[in-house]
Amino acid sequence: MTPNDAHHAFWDSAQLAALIDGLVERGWYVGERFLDPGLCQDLRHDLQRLHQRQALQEAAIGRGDERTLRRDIRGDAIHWLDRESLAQRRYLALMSELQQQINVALYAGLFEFEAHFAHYPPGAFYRKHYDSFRGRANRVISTVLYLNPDWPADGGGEMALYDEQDTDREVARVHPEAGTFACFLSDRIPHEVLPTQHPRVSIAGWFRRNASLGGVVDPAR
Ligand SMILES: O=C(O)CCC(=O)C(=O)O
Ligand SMILES: [Fe+2]
Repeated sequence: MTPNDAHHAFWDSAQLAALIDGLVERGWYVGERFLDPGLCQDLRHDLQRLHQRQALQEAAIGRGDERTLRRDIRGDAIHWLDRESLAQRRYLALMSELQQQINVALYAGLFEFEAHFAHYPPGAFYRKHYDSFRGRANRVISTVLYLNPDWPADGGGEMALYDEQDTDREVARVHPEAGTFACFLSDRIPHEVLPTQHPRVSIAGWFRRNASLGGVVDPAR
């Protein structure tokens, strides 16, 4: 990280307090205008370049030997952030700062952040799911940053969040407008992406805890 990158790793303390409270009280948080519009625009351009270079891959579900493509469950195409651009490095620096703040406030023991760009073409969705399973929860907190400026009210593509206990009860519907940031407990909050009318771009990310399986450190992704 260059000193210039570090300079941007700074969160507003009121925003941060609201995020921590949301995670503690309900298991989720959504903030509009959470990230700088210039950074969101740079990240969106990064994603557009990747799309033009055909560097996005159709997203699979499951891990290891169980990975499969299931368009009937999940229709996005992804590219893992690799620090290739200044915008990516800035975003990862911000998330690293957020990780430290969450660890200080919640003793969460988060040690790593992984994230991918996601592009949902028109008609795509992601059926209701959890991002990790209890007991094997190396993904602890899920994050989504939306990158779509001026998303139309009838554009679809919202993320629906459901109650931790009453998993049929929708508790939030998140409009994928640029700058909106959502986070939630990966093994507690069911969520889905409703069918989108327009190309929909975002960065999905996960703060992870180390989970060793049979003495082998569980690999990322
Ligand atoms: O893009 C979103 O709103 C959520 C994506 C998601 O649930 C995931 O990638 O696991
Ligand atoms: Fe998810």
